[in-house]
Formats: sequence, C-alpha cells, structure tokens
Amino acid sequence: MSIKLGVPSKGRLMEKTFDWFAKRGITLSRTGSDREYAGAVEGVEGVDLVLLSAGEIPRELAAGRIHLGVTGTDLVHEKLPRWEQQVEELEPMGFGEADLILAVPQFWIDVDTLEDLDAVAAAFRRTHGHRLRIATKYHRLIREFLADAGVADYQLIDSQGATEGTVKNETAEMVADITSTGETLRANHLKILSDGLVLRSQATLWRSRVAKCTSEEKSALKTLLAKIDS
Ligand SMILES: Nc1ncnc2c1ncn2[C@@H]1O[C@H](COP(=O)(O)OP(=O)(O)OP(=O)(O)O)[C@@H](O)[C@H]1O
Ligand SMILES: O=P(O)(O)OC[C@H]1O[C@H](OP(=O)(O)OP(=O)(O)O)[C@H](O)[C@@H]1O
Repeated sequence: MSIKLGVPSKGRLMEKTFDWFAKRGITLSRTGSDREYAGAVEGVEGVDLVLLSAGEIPRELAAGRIHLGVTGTDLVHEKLPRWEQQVEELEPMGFGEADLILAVPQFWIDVDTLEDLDAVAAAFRRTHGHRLRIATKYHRLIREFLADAGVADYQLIDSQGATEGTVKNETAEMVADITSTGETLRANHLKILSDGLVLRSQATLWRSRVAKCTSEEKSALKTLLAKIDS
C-alpha cells in the first residue's frame, strides 16, 4: 500500500501545488485525458496522488482516507471543528493567500466597524421585521467571529459562489467572503469593515492525525517529508 497525497484537482491551487512539489524534487502530474482525475508521483516511492476538490480535502484528511493534503487554511478551519485534533499543519506553502473578511455596501457611510454594524443590525431588524442577511459559505467561522464581537442580530444566507453579487441581487445586505486583490469587492461596491478581518488564509500542507500507516507507509511518509524539508 502507498501513502495518499490529496491535492486540488483544478483551479488556482492545482498548478501552484505542482510547482511547489517540483521545487522540492517531487513531480506531480495529471495522467490520462483532460477530464480524467488520475495522477502520478515521481521522485519518491510509495506515494499515490489523489486529485480532489479543495473543499473536500479537509474531510478526507479527517476521515483518514488521505495521509497528506494540500488546501487552504480557511477550508480546514471552516470544515473541521477543533481542527487541531484532526490534522497537523506541516507547511504553509506561500500561495493561495487570501483574507476572509466582512464587507458592507460602500454607501453605508456610517458603518466602518463591527460596533457600527451591531447598531445597524439592531435598527435593521426593527425597521424590516427580519434580521440583516450576510451571504457566505463560511458559516462556522463567521458565527464564531461575530459571537466574539458581540454582534447577534443577523442571519447567514448560504452562498457557494459569486457571493459579492448577492447584495446587488438583494438576497443579502452584506457578505463574508475571501478576498485577495480586492477587485471583486470594489467592482460590487462593497467595502471591508476596518476590524472585519476574520482569518488570513494560504495554501498549506496538512497531515492527517487519524490516517493509519503500515510500517512500509510510515517509511514512505518519512522519506517524502524529509525531501520536502530539505
Ligand atoms: N481570489 C483568490 N485568491 C487566492 N486564493 C483564493 C482566492 N479565492 C479563493 N482562494 C483560496 O483557494 C482555495 C480554494 O478555493 P475554493 O473553495 O473557491 O475552491 P475552488 O478553487 O472553487 O475549488 P473547488 O470548488 O473544487 O473546491 C481556498 O483555500 C481559498 O482561500
Ligand atoms: O479579491 P479578488 O482578487 O477579486 O478575489 C476574490 C474572489 O475570488 C474568489 O472567487 P472565485 O474566483 O473562486 O469565484 P466564486 O465567487 O464563484 O467562488 C472569492 O470568492 C472572491 O469572489
């Protein structure tokens, strides 16, 4: 049997993950047709490549179905309760850097901080008869952050993509999403609350704390990690 290394199967993280491993003498590649999710590892024995959605890698690590995985800090913190008990952070990889933030419409000129938001949220509920809606896919992280900040009069609206568009579409009053260059926020007339940074994220190599290893697999894992460290 082999060690299973889970990496994002597409998108912005896949190529950079391949480059990161290549710099460390390990060649990861997709094999088969463009559409086939099969991969190969060269440069170290006894390691299988598993191509997965970035969002599913935390769950696969926590279930012990993969030994190592590459995905963003945001996705691990969001998807795994008490993540430290389930996975170990091995190496921040220096790409996929993005901030999870809270943003409100630019025309809310009196709202710059969480304290302002708290006041507006209470007034919003009185005026509209329902709670202010925040569109996000980061439900756990946003609930925790707002509870710590003492903001309670809101509801989360699930948005799995194009989140910044929900304000214009009037399905939410504000958003909690990842930003990198800030272009998407600007284009959608949104501004970040001055104390609205929830989490700084980047692509990271994680090790499962629960995946079982035979002695052969343990030695493959050791060789792989030594190669990465050198
Ligand atoms: N604009 C961005 N710049 C840099 N990193 C980003 C950006 N947007 C998202 N990311 C990061 O990329 C990772 C994957 O993002 P996302 O959840 O959008 O998955 P995806 O690329 O759509 O793939 P999948 O839908 O298959 O999971 C996350 O860790 C996220 O923080
Ligand atoms: O700050 P920026 O550089 O503009 O990047 C931020 C955007 O990137 C991500 O979206 P993605 O491209 O993954 O599309 P999605 O909204 O459909 O998930 C994120 O959800 C933001 O919308």
